[in-house]
Amino acid sequence: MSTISQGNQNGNQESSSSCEKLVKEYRERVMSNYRPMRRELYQMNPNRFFVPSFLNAITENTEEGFRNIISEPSPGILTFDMLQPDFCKLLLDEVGNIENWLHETRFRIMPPNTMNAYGAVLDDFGLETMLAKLMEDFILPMSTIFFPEVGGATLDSHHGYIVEYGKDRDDHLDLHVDDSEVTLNVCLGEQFSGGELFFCGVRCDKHINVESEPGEIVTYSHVPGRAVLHRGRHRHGALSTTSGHRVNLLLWCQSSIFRQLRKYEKEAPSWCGACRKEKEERQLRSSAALNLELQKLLGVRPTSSETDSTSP
Ligand SMILES: O=C(O)CCC(=O)C(=O)O
Ligand SMILES: [Fe+2]
Repeated sequence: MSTISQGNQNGNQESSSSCEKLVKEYRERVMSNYRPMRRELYQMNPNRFFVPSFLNAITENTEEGFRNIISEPSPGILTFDMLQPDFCKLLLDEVGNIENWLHETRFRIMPPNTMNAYGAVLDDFGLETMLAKLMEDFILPMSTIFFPEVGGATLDSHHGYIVEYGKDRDDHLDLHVDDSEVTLNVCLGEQFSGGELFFCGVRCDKHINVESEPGEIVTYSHVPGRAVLHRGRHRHGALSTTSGHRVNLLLWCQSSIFRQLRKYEKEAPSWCGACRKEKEERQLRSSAALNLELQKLLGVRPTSSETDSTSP
């Protein structure tokens, strides 16, 4: 496996206050020049944005209710129908409008992250408030239930953007982890083939390059309106979009409390597949050693397999 990197939002790398000021100025410049096309998008409107099955599960707000609408092709990869076709169309129109504006004014914008060249940061275009509501009212209830061990119950900031793949756009996305605790990835359309997401297991910083176990490798084919929710540390990438044009909405959801606590945490994280495997192996070795010790005390001759299992 080649070296895996973390995707970051541009201008957010341990940002100094002068860098923060520049980012703020940049956003103000975009927003004072850009004229939104689909103003309906800029205010949260649940009945217009989301499909009824998703809204019902949010209202019920129980694990069972969410499980009724979710498929989980591999542990921690949750997929479910989320966006109305009408909402996808509105957002695609707005993306088209952003592109036309960029073309006409030759305004240069920051790419969506350090990995994708095509797309746009929606927060920079005035959608920050709507996306904050999306996270607080519609992602937080699910991540509180499914991802509490990675700060899923304390999400308090986000990075919301669009990515675009196809001819004259990005082709694929290399294996990476996100700068998020929990990531929402929803396909908006349009017509395309390829572009499947692939996942290779959850890893902490120390184990980011540790090989996948066979059961950890899974692919998922995007369907317009359908969401994928996963931990940011779940290693993943996107295969080549072989024809057509694929546009996805991404929301990297972050928890400042979780990030602070991680700095002082001594214990190996339970959510890292490699940490879990190391712990299981340690437990196996110590129980085999104890077994051997007891057998010696009782004068029982150990079998060769029992003596082998204690060797490192
Ligand atoms: O292209 C995709 O669907 C994946 C995008 C992604 O993983 C990301 O932006 O972090
Ligand atoms: Fe990603």
